[in-house]
Amino acid sequence: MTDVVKQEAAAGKAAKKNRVADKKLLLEVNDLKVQFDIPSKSLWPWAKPSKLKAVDGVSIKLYEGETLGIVGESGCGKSTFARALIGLVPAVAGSVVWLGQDLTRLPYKEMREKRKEIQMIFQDPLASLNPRMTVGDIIAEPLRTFFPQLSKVEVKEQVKDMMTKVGLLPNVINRYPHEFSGGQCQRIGIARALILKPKMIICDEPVSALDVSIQAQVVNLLQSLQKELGLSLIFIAHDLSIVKHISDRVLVMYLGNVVEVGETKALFAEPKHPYTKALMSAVPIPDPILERQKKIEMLEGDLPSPLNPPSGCVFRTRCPVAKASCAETKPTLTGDEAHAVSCLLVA
Ligand SMILES: Nc1ncnc2c1ncn2[C@@H]1O[C@H](COP(=O)(O)OP(=O)(O)OP(=O)(O)O)[C@@H](O)[C@H]1O
Repeated sequence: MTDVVKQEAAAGKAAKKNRVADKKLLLEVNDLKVQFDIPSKSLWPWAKPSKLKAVDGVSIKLYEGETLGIVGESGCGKSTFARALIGLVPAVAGSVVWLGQDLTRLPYKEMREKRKEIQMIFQDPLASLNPRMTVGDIIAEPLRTFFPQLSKVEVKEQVKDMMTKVGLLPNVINRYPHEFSGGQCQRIGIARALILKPKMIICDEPVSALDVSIQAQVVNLLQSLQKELGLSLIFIAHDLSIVKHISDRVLVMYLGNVVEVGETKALFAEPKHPYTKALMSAVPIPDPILERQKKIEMLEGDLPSPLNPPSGCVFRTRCPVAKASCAETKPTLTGDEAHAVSCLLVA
């Protein structure tokens, strides 16, 4: 490498470091663990329940205005992790530090206050809305709960403003959710999530239940609202192309563990973990010739049970390059904020 190239690389690294240092850290999750008690099948009444390790030591950082995508196959713990962040399921270990305060240790009342700053959008838009309430009431409910001092007129004004922001006509305020399409219902869900002016939105597969054309509209809406309101997003999805489009950084989960995390460009250009490589190889390429030439790395077998995860590296039972040593030592995430991987065989 010539001196000029070396200097440019060093300058690039320094600029990246500064960019990270400039940003305000909103959320820092350290070694978060969530377990569910699964009743024993034994007839012995005192048999202890088994522990299902849904999230097994996940750590992330999220900065102001940033979008973190979370991917991984069904059952790897994405939704449980998201729910644990806002206390919808209790964590058995670890911390969720939101603007310097550990949410897992906050009393209920204080946690409830913090919930104003972190909102969630759910997968099934129609099922997540109360069918007996009008659109206006659904969007206004969080406002009435947290700001009971607001007058009816003030609430209605804010609701109408928010409806316009998310692309709903304010004159449908008295209609019911069943009168809307899936995409419109998701807009109602987004309006409800935004009405309290949160700093972060957790989107748990917000577009999976929608038609492809509507998916694009909802993703674009989320992106423009993010820019306008300076929101941070945690975006959970199965569709890697959507995650690639919307995320600044991507975290890959497997059986409750983080296997790789990194800036979207780096992770998609050069996935390091064998599981990420297999996931990426399944993304369709919008070019029929390249798509035909592409080699899909098939993973053998099913996701092991989180009731009895493999020893050492949890991916070793399906890993095409696993060695005997992978059964003995559990890998930890190594690398920096730009790209880190959890694999004993990746330097
Ligand atoms: N309330 C619960 N009680 C018992 N087990 C649960 C509960 N919720 C989730 N699990 C289990 O925890 C594991 C992780 O589930 P989770 O729903 O978080 O996965 P996911 O990655 O979000 O899946 P999907 O993409 O299908 O939504 C699964 O094995 C699931 O069966």
